[in-house]
Amino acid sequence: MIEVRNVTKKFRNVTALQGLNVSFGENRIYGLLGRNGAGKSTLLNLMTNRLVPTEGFLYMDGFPLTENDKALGKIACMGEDTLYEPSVRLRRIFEWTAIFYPGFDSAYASALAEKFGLDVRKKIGQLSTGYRSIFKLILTLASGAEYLLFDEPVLGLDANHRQLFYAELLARYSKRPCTVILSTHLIEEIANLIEHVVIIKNGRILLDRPSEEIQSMGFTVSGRKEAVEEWCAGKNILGSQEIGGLMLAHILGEHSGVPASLTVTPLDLQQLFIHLTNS
Ligand SMILES: Nc1ncnc2c1ncn2[C@@H]1O[C@H](COP(=O)(O)OP(=O)(O)OP(=O)(O)O)[C@@H](O)[C@H]1O
Repeated sequence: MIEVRNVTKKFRNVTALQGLNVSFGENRIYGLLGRNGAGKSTLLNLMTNRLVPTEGFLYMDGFPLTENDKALGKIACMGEDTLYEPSVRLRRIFEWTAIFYPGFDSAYASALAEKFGLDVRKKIGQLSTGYRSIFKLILTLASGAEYLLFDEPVLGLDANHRQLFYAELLARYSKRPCTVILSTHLIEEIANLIEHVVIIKNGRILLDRPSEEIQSMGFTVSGRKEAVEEWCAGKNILGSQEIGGLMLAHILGEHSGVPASLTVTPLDLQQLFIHLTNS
């Protein structure tokens, strides 16, 4: 388990994280969500020792994470920045990664590269934005690490490659359970994948709950516009959408007494996120 205890991170006059307390348990898929500048990358960089906290501590299994090579070897993080010289060939980076992560699975990395159509003979500087992301997510997936951290994993990926990534991530997770932290703005795409949701707002934890609890925080009703409007009057409505004569309304609270003419579906995570972070 990775524990973040009372962590504050300041950059000169910017406080990126403020007194943060959050834990990431074993063998779960987390969604780390927040608006631009909320502090997600800062948190991931603290967990990988790329940054040091201004105040507070981070622990893995009860031991401090700072300068703890054994613990850091259990975490692989796909960050936003590329750490390599543009002239280095991808297959060479696979070899280097295998030195830092003894569990790195070269055969699996090659198989993933083939599935994504990535030519490992290429130099990193020759890759498009999307293939740069693909390369970094392959390194993370194949690292053999126990904690896989993804910061904007699908940046620049087309819809086909995004779908392939989610499928490969689930395959990796079910074959060899690990802790996955997915930080992304594409909430709808990961909503069915994540088991636990952590939302950061202005450097503080706003929500930290299992996905099934979030679903029970509310619900969505849909049906004829007039019928939805009539039934929703006076209820705590997060938001609504209209298509032709039909309406969809996202509501906080328990669903009881919904007429048979309306359809009830689980609460939409993205709608909840927009509502909670919209001020
Ligand atoms: N190296 C740095 N120097 C100064 N300020 C920084 C630095 N890194 C982050 N910040 C600031 O800290 C805050 C949190 O940034 P962070 O990158 O963690 O947000 P984020 O949630 O990952 O955002 P995004 O979704 O836009 O990537 C922002 O105000 C950002 O400008």
